[in-house]
Amino acid sequence: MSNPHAQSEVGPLHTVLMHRPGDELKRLTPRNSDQLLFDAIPWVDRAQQEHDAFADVLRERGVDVLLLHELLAEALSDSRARAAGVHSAVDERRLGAEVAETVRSHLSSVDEQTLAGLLIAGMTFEELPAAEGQSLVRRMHHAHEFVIDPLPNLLFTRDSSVWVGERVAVASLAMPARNRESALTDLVYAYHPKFSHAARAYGAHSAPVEGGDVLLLAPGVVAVGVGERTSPAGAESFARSVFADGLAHTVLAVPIAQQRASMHLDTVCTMVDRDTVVMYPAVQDSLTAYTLQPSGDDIKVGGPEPFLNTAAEAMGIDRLRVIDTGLDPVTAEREQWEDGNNTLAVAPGVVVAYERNVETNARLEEAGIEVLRISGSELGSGRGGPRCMSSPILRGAL
Ligand SMILES: NC(=[NH2+])NCCC[C@H](N)C(=O)O
Repeated sequence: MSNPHAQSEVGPLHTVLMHRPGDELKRLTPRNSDQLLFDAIPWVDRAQQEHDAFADVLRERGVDVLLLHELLAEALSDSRARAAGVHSAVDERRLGAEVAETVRSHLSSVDEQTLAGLLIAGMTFEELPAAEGQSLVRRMHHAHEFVIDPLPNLLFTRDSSVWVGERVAVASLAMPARNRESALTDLVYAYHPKFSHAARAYGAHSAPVEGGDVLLLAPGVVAVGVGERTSPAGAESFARSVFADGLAHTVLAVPIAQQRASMHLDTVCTMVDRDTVVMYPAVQDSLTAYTLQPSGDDIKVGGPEPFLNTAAEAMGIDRLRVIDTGLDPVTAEREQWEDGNNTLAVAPGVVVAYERNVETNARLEEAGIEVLRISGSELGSGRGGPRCMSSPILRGAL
């Protein structure tokens, strides 16, 4: 693999990081799905088939698909990675010292593949090796309660890491259910030999920034959604970090509604071509942006002003073309919810999209965009589309 880098959302996609969903999805029940950020209980075999088909569509277009579970298992052969993985999984405050120690020694005794599986799919009390002696913690916890929480949202690899230029930012995820994803992703980038030279941007312990909020509008221009996930403090420190590393000259902080339907900027807007976005029509006229630019050692903040004009100006183009997802507001709302705006570009003007968003896809095609359709009835139950499920590691220049 050549050195990882990404400067846009649409440059030819060469390498992508994805996660094939596995046993962690089998942990979802009607009782825990809200907390684990899923809207339905996925049929796991079908979700895997859909994911395999998605990966195949990318491979047919020449994309090298790296799978997180495999990278994690490989990275865990390094003893430092193993220690970090075990450390991240054991919450001594919740488990108490004895159970925590049992979990640690169990995790330390299994091979890398098994360990990777446990770190991702979690573990219940019933799955803990049988103990000698008495333990109140074991007796009082229900057999199906988690000793290690599962990570069903690892599927959405875009959120936990994002490449900006030649650096990778491991995200600081806002929701408790996703916190530990940062630790696993961090471990892959720190210890997998493929990434031994990967320079970092931002810091996984900083204020929350999630990759779904980060849009590389053009080389040097980055938009960051601020809403349910990325906080104003996250956007500001992200901007300071990319300025300090010379990765961008302008960061646009874009306020989005703090609600589940628009949890990330990429749920309402993604790029489909050099100068074109697909956007949820209900926000088209109201979306604004604060402009952040470096000013000596500090930053200057302008705006807020209408997003589309501000973005075009920062990108140095006359106007940012918008393809909306259907004039009928009800259809638009339905397809926005089903991630119609969440496309993944494999090249300028060529995107992967969920087939179910019929109107949106028709509009994309009318506008000259090639649409590679995938099915996502099960994958979509976690509220994420092709863009959320992929973290581009290497994109060609525009
Ligand atoms: N980039 C995205 N839109 N990601 C979608 C993430 C969905 C996930 N269930 C969550 O709530 O966090």
